[in-house]
Amino acid sequence: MNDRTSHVEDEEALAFHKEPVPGKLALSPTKPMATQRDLSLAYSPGVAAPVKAIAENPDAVYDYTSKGNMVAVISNGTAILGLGDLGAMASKPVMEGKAVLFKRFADIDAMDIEVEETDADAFIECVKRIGNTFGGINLEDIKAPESFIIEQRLRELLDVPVFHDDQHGTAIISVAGIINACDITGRKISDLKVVVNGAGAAGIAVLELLKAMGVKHENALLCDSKGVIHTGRDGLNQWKAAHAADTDRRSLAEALDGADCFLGLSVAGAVTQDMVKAMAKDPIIFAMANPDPEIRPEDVRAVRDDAIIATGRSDYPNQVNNVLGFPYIFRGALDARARTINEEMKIAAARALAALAREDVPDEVAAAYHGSRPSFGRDYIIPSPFDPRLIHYVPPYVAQAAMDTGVARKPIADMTAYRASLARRLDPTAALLQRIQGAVMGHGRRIVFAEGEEPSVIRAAYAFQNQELGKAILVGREEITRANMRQVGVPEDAIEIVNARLSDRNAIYADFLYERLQRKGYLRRDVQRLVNNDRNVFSACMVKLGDADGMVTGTTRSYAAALSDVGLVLDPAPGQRVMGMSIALAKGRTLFIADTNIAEFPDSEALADIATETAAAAKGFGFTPRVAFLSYSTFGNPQGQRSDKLQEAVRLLDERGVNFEYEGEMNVDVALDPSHRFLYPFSRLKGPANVLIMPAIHAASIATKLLRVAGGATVIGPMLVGVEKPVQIARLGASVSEITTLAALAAYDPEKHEVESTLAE
Ligand SMILES: NC(=O)C1=CN([C@@H]2O[C@H](COP(=O)(O)OP(=O)(O)OC[C@H]3O[C@@H](n4cnc5c(N)ncnc54)[C@H](OP(=O)(O)O)[C@@H]3O)[C@@H](O)[C@H]2O)C=CC1
Ligand SMILES: CC(=O)C(=O)O
Ligand SMILES: [Mg+2]
Repeated sequence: MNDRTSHVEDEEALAFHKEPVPGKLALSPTKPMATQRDLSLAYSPGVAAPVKAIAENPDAVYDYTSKGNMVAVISNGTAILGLGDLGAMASKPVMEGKAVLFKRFADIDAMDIEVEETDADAFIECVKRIGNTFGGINLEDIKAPESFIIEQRLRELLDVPVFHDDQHGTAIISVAGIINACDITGRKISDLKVVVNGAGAAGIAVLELLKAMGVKHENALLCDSKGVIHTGRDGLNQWKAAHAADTDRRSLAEALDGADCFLGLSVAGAVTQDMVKAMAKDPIIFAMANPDPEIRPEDVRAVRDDAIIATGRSDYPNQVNNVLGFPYIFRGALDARARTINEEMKIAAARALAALAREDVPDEVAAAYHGSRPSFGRDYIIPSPFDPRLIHYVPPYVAQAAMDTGVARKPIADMTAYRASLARRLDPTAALLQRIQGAVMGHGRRIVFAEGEEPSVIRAAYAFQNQELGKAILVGREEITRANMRQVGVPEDAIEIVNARLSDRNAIYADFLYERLQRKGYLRRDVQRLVNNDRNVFSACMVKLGDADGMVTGTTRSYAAALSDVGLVLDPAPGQRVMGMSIALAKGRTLFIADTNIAEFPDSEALADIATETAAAAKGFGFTPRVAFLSYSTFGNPQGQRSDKLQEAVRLLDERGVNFEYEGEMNVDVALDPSHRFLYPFSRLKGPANVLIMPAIHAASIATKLLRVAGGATVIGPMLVGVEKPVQIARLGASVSEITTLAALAAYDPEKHEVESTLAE
């Protein structure tokens, strides 16, 4: 990585943390707080009732407060990643980060607490007094040996699980990876010759768990900043001394000579290529220091093509990082209301992670692997953090181990139901976006950003390219575009810029467009002006004539204007209708809604087409479509002319013999709420609808906006469907992430994706 790239990455990371609001975390209420009555219930006088109930029975706190799903992420900043002791406040971004990961991956509410105290006793005293208010305590980035003392004492003092993530989270993931790496290289853990570099919180915990799994003391060497920890060394603390080896090896280089396995939990650059060369055949090298590893995978690869390599980073295969552990370990512990997180629970988590890596991977995982579908082997020894199965796979093992070892205060009665409830906790927005990204990554689709001079578009194009979603092309005047790139911190040569006027394709596009529009009132000079000056027209020509695979526009012009520009160049796809589809994600549901922006009052023929195209799109996103034609009436009640066209649309689909479930007309609650189904036993929908066909554009627009503004849904789109080439039109003033998502959608090919998913099944 050169300096300039890392500078830009810093800029991007700072902007990410700063905008649109500072930080990564906010709290949101789970009860309505709208009326006087709400206030009376939530606060005084109503709140007195749960107060008294908890005073009488302390366990009732789990019934009446958020304690049971709330974890505190607590640090004093003395070992922030591998950056060292930078103080409590500097650790806040990492602690906020851990807290959002708890939410994102395990739906646990977490709060960061930075304690300005480096003295172990004083720190313990502080956490002791606040600890029981949370369902669990995740200690983070506290340096050894204080971290050992702090965790041990707090485990004794508090009534909730206390878990130092850098110790046990890291140990669990490392051991899961080692189990699989041994399997692949045909080794037994009991014979493994291990070197652990870094004798701090992470290093010592990893070595202890490895020994608990069967690594022999005489086969393990632990090193710190002074080299090998051996029995002749003075001044060792008790935790290091417990692992002192009877050996004459002194340096890390000597320790690694002939070793099978290296686990780095120290600092960047601690390992050299010469050290790696001296390791045994098929060396296992986990360089886990963050943010930069002990040695980079490419440097290992240059000297050892037989190595299995893992790092703590997400931009290389085999990410051995505790993010794979803490969300799921706490999920299982909280759900079983475990008093503690014991060795059995940790080993259960490690075994579950190791087992999951051996199963076929779903689409979301392909995203982390640049679009290619990994399978168990040297570059896939551990599940990707984006594997959506982690949430329902790992916690049941942890909870079961808590129950088996008698530390569960609330045993889980029905594990099958528990597993199903865990699956519903996954954030559907993240899962869907992950799936889309997984499908487009690594295919190198060329997406033209028509408004290439706009700073937000430049940043979106850069993010699109950096995430390897495809190749971005900016349309704009070079000088202005470059100046704006400098202004937003994007390297000037990072993205291709095309100036419509100066492009060597200009004349070809003008010829093509003249041919197309000459009988529609356009003179040659009109067409030339359009190609020179209208970036939507120019970009659409690029797509039409194969110089790009898709386009994004819309941030500076109205939707209708952008659509009409594009319509000068591109036609509807053969046999298709151009329409708008929005995807709303809320409360565990994904809803495809159409037509959200083209047909004002679709007739029954149009409604049947819209249903068919939306069902196909839903399939392309990996869903089994269940289509409901929505109305104010349900199956003719109340009667009215406006429902006729919907009934006719259903009849047309009967006639066409389509291969998806559809039904209507019906109210939206009948479509979505299964409790209404007993009234309509004849309905052909086998479950709640997920494709909602609206009777008219105003209903569609009102419904999606209501969902977004009042219902808290994430709404993606409206996406343009049915154009012969992929075009996406953003809303005026769209954010960088919205534009990036639309660019990914322009690069996404649902039909191809559908085939790929089918093949993978
Ligand atoms: N991938 C993952 O999931 C995780 C990675 N880590 C990484 O592990 C590292 C250590 O974290 P943590 O244990 O919490 O920190 P600690 O402060 O508790 O321990 C750091 C250890 O690193 C040792 N060390 C420093 N420099 C060197 C060196 N050149 N060679 C050998 N050892 C050295 C220190 O030695 P001494 O005792 O002599 O001072 C100390 O033992 C960090 O880089 C962190 O990012 C941590 C947790 C999870
Ligand atoms: C990942 C982590 O917790 C660390 O590097 O400290
Ligand atoms: Mg950490």
